[in-house]
Amino acid sequence: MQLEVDNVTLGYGNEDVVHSVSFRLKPGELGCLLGPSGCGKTTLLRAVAGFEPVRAGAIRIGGETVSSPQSTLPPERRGVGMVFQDYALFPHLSVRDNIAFGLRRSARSERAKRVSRLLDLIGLAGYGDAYPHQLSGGQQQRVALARALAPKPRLLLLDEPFSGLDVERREELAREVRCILKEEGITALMVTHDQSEAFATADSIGVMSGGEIVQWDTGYNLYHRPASRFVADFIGQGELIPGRVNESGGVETELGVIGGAAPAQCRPGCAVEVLIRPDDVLDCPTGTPARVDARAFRGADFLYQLSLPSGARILCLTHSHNRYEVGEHISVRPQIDHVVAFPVEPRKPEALTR
Ligand SMILES: Nc1ncnc2c1ncn2[C@@H]1O[C@H](COP(=O)(O)OP(=O)(O)OP(=O)(O)O)[C@@H](O)[C@H]1O
Repeated sequence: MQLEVDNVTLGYGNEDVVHSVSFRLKPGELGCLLGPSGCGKTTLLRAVAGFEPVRAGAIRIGGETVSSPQSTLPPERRGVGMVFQDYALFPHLSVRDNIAFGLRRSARSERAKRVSRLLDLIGLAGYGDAYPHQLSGGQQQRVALARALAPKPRLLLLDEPFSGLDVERREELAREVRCILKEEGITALMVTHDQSEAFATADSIGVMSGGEIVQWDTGYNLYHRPASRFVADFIGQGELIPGRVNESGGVETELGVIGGAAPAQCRPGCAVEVLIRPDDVLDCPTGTPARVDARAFRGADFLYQLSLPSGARILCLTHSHNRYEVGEHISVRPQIDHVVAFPVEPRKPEALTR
């Protein structure tokens, strides 16, 4: 079902913590609210669930207004499923009975069919009789997901669903959860502060800061086309280096001319900052000289921190065969498919260009 969050403001006591937020999820779309701690993600999710009233705007599920300043439909009447960080499975019930919990009103044969389908879907077909304590954290979280999906909710809400798990398992489970939700054709909204989880799970991601959604976009666009310095900094790694717009609309930087990069509002001569991602920089025999300040081995590749002759810093991701020592001087050149630049003057607006 479609979810519409329309100009919603809410908060606690005298303070608003979510300000005029709007977004929409189409039926079957997986959305994610991503942002630093305290930016209001959970508060907004709780409003969609029906635990917090809104002060302005409206929330609609499948076209039905479930929250407005005049009324708040209680959580149990919204047809919304929820999955939380701490699984909250019933320890005294088997996996099968945990999943069947929300199906008490269905006929027995229907219930057995649905539970069996969900056990298959979460890859735990042989585990119906097991108890939660006999399962790993990832398996328990999959059972919690199946339990929430069992009554076919109109919308599924997930609050930091992977944060209780090992880092290595999180992204894998995030991908699995995405497949399960797509298979069930369910609309879902997830909250996380971990961008790799958001990228692995969501179709669209809302980056939040200070109670606002500062960009609602695909993970790809957030990385390659950040709309503000905040998003450029928050998503992925990278450094801003100074540049100046030339007569042909390219940007001259210490790394060379970067074509077609100038923000629309910048005239030739205008000072800008260009976002340089680690994968935008190639090490090569000729190019701009750079000193290796630090090196991190990451298995398949090295991440180098480099300084340019001006003192500007950049990151460079290379194949792990390209091993340089700290203090060594190398040469680099840019290879940028998606150029992101921000005008230095005037300070506002923070919009970007490509
Ligand atoms: N029950 C509450 N009463 C008063 N203030 C609250 C309450 N819950 C949250 N807040 C405040 O509202 C703001 C947003 O909190 P919220 O939990 O929504 O952020 P978040 O982005 O989910 O953060 P985190 O990732 O740390 O969970 C914070 O300043 C927080 O202190």
